[in-house]
Amino acid sequence: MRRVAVVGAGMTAFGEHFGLGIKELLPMAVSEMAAHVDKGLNRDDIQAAWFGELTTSDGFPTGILADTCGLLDIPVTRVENACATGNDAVRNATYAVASGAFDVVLVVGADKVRESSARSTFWEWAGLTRDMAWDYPLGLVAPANFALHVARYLHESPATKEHLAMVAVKNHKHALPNPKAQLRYEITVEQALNAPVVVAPFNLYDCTPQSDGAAALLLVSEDVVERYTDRPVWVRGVGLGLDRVMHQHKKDMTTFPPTVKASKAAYAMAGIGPEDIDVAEVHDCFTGVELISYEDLGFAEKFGAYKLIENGVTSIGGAKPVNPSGGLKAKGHPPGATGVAQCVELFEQLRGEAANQVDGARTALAHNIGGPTAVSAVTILSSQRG
Ligand SMILES: CC(=O)SCCNC(=O)CCNC(=O)[C@H](O)C(C)(C)COP(=O)(O)OP(=O)(O)OC[C@H]1O[C@@H](n2cnc3c(N)ncnc32)[C@H](O)[C@@H]1OP(=O)(O)O
Repeated sequence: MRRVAVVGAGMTAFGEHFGLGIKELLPMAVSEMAAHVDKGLNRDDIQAAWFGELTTSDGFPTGILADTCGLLDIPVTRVENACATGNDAVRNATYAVASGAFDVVLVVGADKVRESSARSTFWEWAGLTRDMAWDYPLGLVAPANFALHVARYLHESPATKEHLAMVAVKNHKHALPNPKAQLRYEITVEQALNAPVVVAPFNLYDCTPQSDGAAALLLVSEDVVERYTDRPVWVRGVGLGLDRVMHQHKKDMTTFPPTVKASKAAYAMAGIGPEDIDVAEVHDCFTGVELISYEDLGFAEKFGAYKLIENGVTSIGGAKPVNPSGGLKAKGHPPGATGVAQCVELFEQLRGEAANQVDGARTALAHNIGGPTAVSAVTILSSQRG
């Protein structure tokens, strides 16, 4: 397979874009990406596109992307894989370039959660991302679903609700310098612990907000990379993992097997291990999910995640910073765009251009989980060609 590089990356701000639908957000993200291609991008060079989109009700997604971004003469594929959609779109596009089928492709992710135009966005979203026969009718909306896992995790591990609050404090702090982040203010552990309960053990600051936004990446083959930049970021590994959907069939609530499977596949493809990751964007839809994911990604031993957050290991300045963008918690979470935006952040980190720069970052990992816990996608990026 050929090597694949990211040569351009851009995104809209995440947050509430009242009055703007994906018809407006998509071209904004694609133009922002094109502006970051060092040697310029002729739009006619783009040979195919993958579009990650999950919740929007603005109409036929691939047609809207083709229409609004002038991509009418190329194949455009919609990717929908619950909240793992963004990194799964990156994975599919990577294979298409690595295989030799295309040299220059676009990956776009977008979602419009805050304002629904046509039908019930939330109902559509629920129908696409969970078991609708048992779990959802019994009340397992996303926060309740992850709360079952994290409650069990807190019961079995030394981690406490204070450690959940520390994750929220860290990610809010990280978002401060990020102009694209939705919630740019600091909070304290006390504020997090005393905030209104959403569903035990989650309070308000344990939850990602609902967000609108779009993000875009340009992927090219090693054969043409020099046309676009002299400082590419290489896609070194991609992986996808699945698990059972229904909760009564999950054997162990304190781990997410899809993340273990997806990260193993991505590490194997990259020929590296978790110890080689300098910076990561981890799917912190709820604070405890970030902690469990430290273990599933191999950053911490089983039930040892609390030590990383307690000792500042995953803060900027620590040995393995996680979510320097602010994460889903404070940067925001438009599901289809989230994984693509994680790669936008890591592209900037690996080129030394991030708003909240991790010094000397060379290799990075992006992680999504969804469905609600039945699918994960992982992407490994590096400034080193490998
Ligand atoms: C696999 C996965 O990724 S699953 C994850 C899928 N995503 C989700 O489930 C989203 C979870 N979050 C939510 O549903 C909502 O943010 C909730 C339930 C936590 C809060 O919703 P609401 O109480 O309706 O908040 P609402 O939108 O009315 O906003 C009220 C205020 O709270 C703030 N707010 C809302 N959510 C959050 C949050 N998560 N953290 C901090 N502040 C928040 C808003 O900015 C607003 O502030 P303002 O009054 O200063 O403008």
